[in-house]
Amino acid sequence: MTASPTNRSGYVAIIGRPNVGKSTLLNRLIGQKLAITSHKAQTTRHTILGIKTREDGQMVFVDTPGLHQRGSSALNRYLNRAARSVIGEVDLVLFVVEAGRWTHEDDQALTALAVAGTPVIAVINKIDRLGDRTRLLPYLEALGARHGFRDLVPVSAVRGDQLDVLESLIMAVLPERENLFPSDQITDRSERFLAAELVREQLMRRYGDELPYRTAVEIEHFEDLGGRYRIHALIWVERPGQKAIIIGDKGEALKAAASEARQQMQRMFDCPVHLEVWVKIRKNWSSDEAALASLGYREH
Ligand SMILES: Nc1nc2c(ncn2[C@@H]2O[C@H](COP(=O)(O)OP(=O)(O)OP(=O)(O)O)[C@@H](O)[C@H]2O)c(=O)[nH]1
Repeated sequence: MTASPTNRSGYVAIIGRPNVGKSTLLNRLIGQKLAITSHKAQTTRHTILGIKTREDGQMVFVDTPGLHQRGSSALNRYLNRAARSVIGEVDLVLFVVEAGRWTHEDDQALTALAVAGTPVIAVINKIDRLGDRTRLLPYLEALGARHGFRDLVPVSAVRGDQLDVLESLIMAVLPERENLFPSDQITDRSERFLAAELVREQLMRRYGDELPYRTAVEIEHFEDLGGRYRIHALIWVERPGQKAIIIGDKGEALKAAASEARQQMQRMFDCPVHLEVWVKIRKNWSSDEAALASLGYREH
């Protein structure tokens, strides 16, 4: 009698300071866009599960907001809590850093990880940016000396380099057990949630350095009209001046953002989308715990 092949499955947290490429890595590993990305730090506000099923098992990735110390508003406190709470609850942590760079924030994130005692694989991302490849070896040596990592894997999330190697190393660490989710499920989030995230992505990408952090997106209406979706989104801001900036001269700025978000939704949902976006004012939403909860920023 031949033994049946081993099935492995487990939760894998993706942890690292803001902007190292965690969301890009998740999207690439899943093979579909789930998490929004931008060049601004702290784009990720919510924890998203991304599920990848293979013949030999299942990896359930947990994309967390970056671990960071800055800021003391309720939103920042929420982001920190969300990242810290998952570390002790997963089977493996991917600690993502940027090739050639080590900052105080990387150090803080690693210190927080080490306390939990969960196995950690170091993922050295953005190797495509490293002009001189000979710099990689001393970087890996220095990183390896900082923690007892299971493995150190240089990758490029943008190009997809070395991700097959990373996947094999992840699978080897996961416990032997049945799959945690049905094999055709790729996320725990609703299409409604993903739609809000796509509008927020445009805000992050298009507007100044501060403004996007003072906004929130709510999907007021989401309707499946049989093969096409009708979606109404609200962008919450704190002041009239912010509203004027988002709408722009003759409404041009908002029109462009909504048009791009709509195209992204069509790609994600694979059907025509009719999208309407309004901007409304709600004072101090980002420092008000009750307002945060009503906009979906609560732990789950
Ligand atoms: N050159 C290069 N850029 C990358 C790579 N991976 C991610 N980036 C870029 O780095 C920036 C940040 O990527 P994200 O995936 O949003 O980073 P994050 O760690 O999720 O950021 P937070 O949401 O702030 O925690 C984006 O502009 C990405 O395009 C990579 O492998 N190579």
